[in-house]
This record gives sequence, C-alpha cells and structure tokens, in this order.
Amino acid sequence: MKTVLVVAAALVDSDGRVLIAQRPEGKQLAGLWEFPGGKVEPGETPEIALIRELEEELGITVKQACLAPFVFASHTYETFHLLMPLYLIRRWEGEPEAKEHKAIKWVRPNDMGNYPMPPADDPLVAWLRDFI
Ligand SMILES: Nc1nc2c([nH]c(=O)n2[C@H]2C[C@H](O)[C@@H](COP(=O)(O)OP(=O)(O)OP(=O)(O)O)O2)c(=O)[nH]1
Ligand SMILES: [Mg+2]
Repeated sequence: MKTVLVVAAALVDSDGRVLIAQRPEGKQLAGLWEFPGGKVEPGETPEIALIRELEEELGITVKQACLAPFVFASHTYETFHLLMPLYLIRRWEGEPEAKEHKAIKWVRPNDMGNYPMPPADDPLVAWLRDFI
C-alpha cells in the first residue's frame, strides 16, 4: 500500500482557538472538518508544501520560521496509508478565508468534538487539547 505524505497546519489565534476547514463536496471525506493542508508534491519539502497549501486554501502568507513541528498522524485508509505531520502556527499574514473549502471556523480544541473530522485526526485533536 502506498504511503501518502500530507502536511497540515493548526493555526492558533491569541485566544487559543484553532482554525478548522470543512472539506468541499465531491472530494474524498466531503463535509468533514480538517486542518488545512494537502499533499506534498514531488520536489517539495514538507514546509514548502504547507506554505503553498496555506496560500492556495486560505490566502495567507506564512514564513518558514513560523512553522513549529508538533505531532503527526499515521493512519491506514482503504486505499492508502496517510502520514501527516501537523505544524503549529501562531503567526501569519492576511485574514484566512475559505478559498477551496466549504467553510472555515475558529474553535477551541475542547469543542472540536462537535465537528466531525477524518479518523486520522482524532489523536491530533487530543494532543491539541493537552497542549493549547
Ligand atoms: N489537509 C488535511 N488532509 C487530511 C486531514 N485528515 C485526513 O485524513 N486528511 C486526508 C484527506 C486526504 O485524503 C488527504 C489530503 O488531501 P487533500 O484533498 O487535502 O489534498 P490537496 O489539498 O493536495 O488537494 P488535491 O490537490 O489532492 O485535491 O489527507 C487533515 O486534517 N487535513
Ligand atoms: Mg487540502
């Protein structure tokens, strides 16, 4: 089975809320809430890929020095194995908007249970609850 490398971000605001984004219709896992991010393309480092995805998906600019490696998900789906590092980001430029998602929302880690997320994300949310 193929291992797919996906990078994701927990954007944290000054109130300790984290940005989650709702996957659009027609995509795998549609309607579920996720951490913004996406697949690392050939030739990209994970950091470069995440900076690109955040620009594409949210329209924000993030400096590489502002990406703090946090935890990772390793989860087997039906057709691939997902390996997904999650970076914590507290500084960025611009106001996040849902350019590719159905919606975005700022939520406290304790309230993330109200937003269905992909199964791979459960351990990540638990870490955020303890850490933020
Ligand atoms: N971004 C993101 N992807 C996640 C999370 N949890 C999870 O299982 N995934 C899975 C869903 C997808 O199979 C894969 C990421 O795919 P994606 O659709 O975001 O990839 P992408 O942004 O590069 O979009 P595309 O060009 O492939 O359409 O990882 C998460 O919290 N964030
Ligand atoms: Mg994506």
